[in-house]
Amino acid sequence: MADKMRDGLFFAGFMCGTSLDGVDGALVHIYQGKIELLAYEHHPFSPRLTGWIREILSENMTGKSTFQSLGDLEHLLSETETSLTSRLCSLSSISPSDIDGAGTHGITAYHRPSPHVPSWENPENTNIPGITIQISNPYRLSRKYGIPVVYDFRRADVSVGGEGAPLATLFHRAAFSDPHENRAFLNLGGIANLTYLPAFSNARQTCLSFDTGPGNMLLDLAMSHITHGEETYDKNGQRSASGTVQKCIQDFLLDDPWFSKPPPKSTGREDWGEEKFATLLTFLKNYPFVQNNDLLASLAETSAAGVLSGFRWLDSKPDLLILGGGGSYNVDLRRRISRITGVPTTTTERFGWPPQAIESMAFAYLAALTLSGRPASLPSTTGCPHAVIGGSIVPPQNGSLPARLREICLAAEIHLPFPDRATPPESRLPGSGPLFSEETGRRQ
Ligand SMILES: Nc1ncnc2c1ncn2[C@@H]1O[C@H](COP(=O)(O)OP(=O)(O)OP(=O)(O)O)[C@@H](O)[C@H]1O
Ligand SMILES: CC(=O)N[C@H]1[C@@H]2OC[C@@H](O2)[C@@H](O)[C@@H]1O[C@H](C)C(=O)O
Repeated sequence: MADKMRDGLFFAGFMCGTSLDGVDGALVHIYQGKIELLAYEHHPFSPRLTGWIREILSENMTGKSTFQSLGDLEHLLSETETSLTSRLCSLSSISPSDIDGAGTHGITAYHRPSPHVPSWENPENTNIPGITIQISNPYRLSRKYGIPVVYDFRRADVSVGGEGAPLATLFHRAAFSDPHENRAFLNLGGIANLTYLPAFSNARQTCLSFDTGPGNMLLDLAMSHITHGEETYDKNGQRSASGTVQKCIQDFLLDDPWFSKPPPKSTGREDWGEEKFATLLTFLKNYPFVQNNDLLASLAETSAAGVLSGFRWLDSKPDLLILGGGGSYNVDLRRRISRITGVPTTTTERFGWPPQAIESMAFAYLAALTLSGRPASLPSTTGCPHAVIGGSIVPPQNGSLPARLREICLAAEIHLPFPDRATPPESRLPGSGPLFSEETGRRQ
């Protein structure tokens, strides 16, 4: 391997998102502020497995006992991540011993970040902080490859009153910001989330991020329902493209107070999953003329309307909307978003990265941030009161822990300089302008 390459860091990242369609794994090289994707692999789940996971997560929400299933799921994820790591290494011709660390997000089993009355008997009716629970087992990965693994990324943020999501914001900023153009990044996963990326020259604007509402989640549930579980998504949006948007569905869904709530905000399966879909189906009994493809068209239009409603919180309308996540392949959804927002769209393929690789790349990057003692969330991203370092660290059991970790942290300090470090790489930042504040996300 070239010495220059070894100067950087090699990190693996894994994500199993709210679509529950499989595990995404990425191996990245971080060098002088630049992120390079060395290998990406998607390990798909069969429709049957996705169905089983959906079932145990919704049983979990209704309080049925599922500890064993959650444990089994944790095992499945760790096995998948371990074999993905070896696959990523062979795809990129990197030796596993060269990997510096990994980040694993796991599966969000429950996400209710707002304070609430606890389940136990509580005569004073006092609120306790919000909850976010990700299922993952970082130990196998750490033991097998002798690397530090970062996991449980969201809990630290929620513990201090943040939303715990979105977290990928700083990665979006590092990867997609431009010196001159105001951009926004839109992740179209099960849930959609938006990151505003002001041009570096717009000193007063904030790198804001929040969830905009459903992305593919309702669409996927509708497809499973329509096809009796045979198909889990509307491939390329072919079916929704031939449907007619029904006002009754739009009114029913867009009436949700979610859409007028200002950021910070995050959402999930709890709000846009099985329960919401069942309520919609009951409501549609009054509208027997609604065809299956009309339902899909209306759900795609709702996701696009959610994005538009998020635009009102941005400092200015972006010049370009960069799409990531599996929904980027949904041509109909993409067309609806461009039309409703009036902003041209592109996908991360323009940057050479598959749209579904972005979140796994982000968790590789966030692991490097955590190991270098740097925050991943800011008041402008999750509403946390101050910048928060997220993630728990599983140290490798190879006896060389302190020295190796220190080495990684030092390297990360040197090689993650943009755009909020003191010496931005010239290729990314023009001149030596003011820097972003890690406390607020604003330029200072
Ligand atoms: N060719 C395609 N056409 C239409 N939709 C697609 C296509 N490929 C993937 N998708 C959609 O993308 C989804 C998966 O996207 P992705 O992996 O980005 O979501 P996720 O990471 O699970 O969710 P989240 O970002 O909310 O955590 C699928 O469930 C499907 O709805
Ligand atoms: C609680 C949770 O898992 N949220 C996910 C989900 O999937 C998309 C959206 O909702 C986003 O807020 C978040 O994931 C991305 C990776 C994030 O934190 O940036």
